[in-house]
Amino acid sequence: MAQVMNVGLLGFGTVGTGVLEIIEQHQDKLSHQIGAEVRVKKILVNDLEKDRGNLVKPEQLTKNASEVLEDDEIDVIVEVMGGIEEARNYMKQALLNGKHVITANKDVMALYGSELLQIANEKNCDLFYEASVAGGIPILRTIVEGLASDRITKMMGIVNGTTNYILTQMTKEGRLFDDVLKEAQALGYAEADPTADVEGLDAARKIAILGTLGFSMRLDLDDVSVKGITDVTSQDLKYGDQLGYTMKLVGIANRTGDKVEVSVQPTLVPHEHPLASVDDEFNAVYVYGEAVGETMFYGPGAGKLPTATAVVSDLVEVLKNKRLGVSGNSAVIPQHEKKLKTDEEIHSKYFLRLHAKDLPGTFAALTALFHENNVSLEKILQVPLNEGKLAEIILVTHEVSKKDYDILLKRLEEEEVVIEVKSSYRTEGEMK
Ligand SMILES: NC(=O)C1=CN([C@@H]2O[C@H](COP(=O)(O)OP(=O)(O)OC[C@H]3O[C@@H](n4cnc5c(N)ncnc54)[C@H](OP(=O)(O)O)[C@@H]3O)[C@@H](O)[C@H]2O)C=CC1
Ligand SMILES: N[C@@H](CC=O)C(=O)O
Ligand code: NA
Repeated sequence: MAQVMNVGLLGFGTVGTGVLEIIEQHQDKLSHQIGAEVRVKKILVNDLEKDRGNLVKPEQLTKNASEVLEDDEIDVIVEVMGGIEEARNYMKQALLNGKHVITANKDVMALYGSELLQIANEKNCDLFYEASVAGGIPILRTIVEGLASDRITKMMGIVNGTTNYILTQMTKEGRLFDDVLKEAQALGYAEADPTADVEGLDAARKIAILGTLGFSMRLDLDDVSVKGITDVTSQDLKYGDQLGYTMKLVGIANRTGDKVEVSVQPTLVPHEHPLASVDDEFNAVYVYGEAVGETMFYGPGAGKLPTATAVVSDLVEVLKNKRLGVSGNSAVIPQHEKKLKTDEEIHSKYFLRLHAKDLPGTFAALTALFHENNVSLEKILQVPLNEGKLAEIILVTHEVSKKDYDILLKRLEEEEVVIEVKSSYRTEGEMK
């Protein structure tokens, strides 16, 4: 009789149902690779009354986590329920019970990844989390294994499907933020509370994970400077486009010498940069390695089956390791001590949109201010507004330190000819 590998699922929503579907539909390939039949034995859910069609038998479902975590026949726990404390505790309990764990939960991995990975190693268990960053793109394995021989110096990622969907639909179809967000929720891309998506926190968690693995340096969520897309307006998208840029929520992790910067912000990317054409729920991670040069990994970053593919591929890895007797080595001990760049060491170009009085001398006052603050200009656009009473000025700076730029912004707000600084975005990815 064929050997059976029992899996316990924590959660049976968008990703959980996808995991079951892939296990069932690809059973033939899975059992060939693993040498055993894979069976989902128990599933933890919130609501036993929910209509789940005929996907599962009622006896597979439970509201009692111990029925999954304490079942001796279950070898692997797949955590796809989301949330932080409860999910973290269940994963911890599973590992302490000697079970391998797979998770799609970047919230937990960004905050408590090192704690859980350490327990996993101590208990000779695997803990894999490929689905937690960029959904279906196998990016974590690529960084840790595929680029193991290289020194990565820069990663730029569109790592949140919901915000990329919103920005794409606003830019290309002129749709409204709130309408597109609702659609992204209905399509299963958004988090249970989409604030984490639109405020950039979800992307920040992912860039912290990417930075930690890519630079072999333990980076925490607090190290990431974060800004989401809630203030992005259609005017910014339009003027950005006129000046040759596409707006994307970009996670940036870059390293100069032994110092790093990790941040997430709406960023204007040149139209010709490969990240500019990553649309809708698709994600992409641009990785620059000193030896390999430029690489980019592209694919669906959210949604049921793409995310579940990453989860089930982790499952194959767990079961292969188990068969080979090499489980429990998934924690990579960071090689480098954390050193973050100061604002003086972070350099970028910026897009700036402001309203100013349309008077003689306005431009002279503005250019003098830029000059005093060591900021030179690359592109300028001026549009008359209110029948010529005020001027909308849109400009792109040359590269400047974050420190000088922030001082300039403050001084612009105090400058008499300036009515209001409307928006300011980093621009990144100039093609050399
Ligand atoms: N959706 C996506 O595209 C992606 C999601 N992820 C991550 O995957 C995880 C799951 O996401 P997703 O499938 O979209 O979430 P859903 O909200 O669709 O599903 C959550 C599931 O977990 C169950 N659940 C939630 N809380 C509890 C609890 N406290 N006790 C018991 N059961 C609980 C729910 O039960 P019930 O069915 O009874 O309500 C539901 O089945 C999250 O960490 C998310 O960040 C990662 C990559 C992409
Ligand atoms: N809410 C997330 C889901 C995947 O991580 C996203 O939109 O990318
Ligand atoms: Na992934």
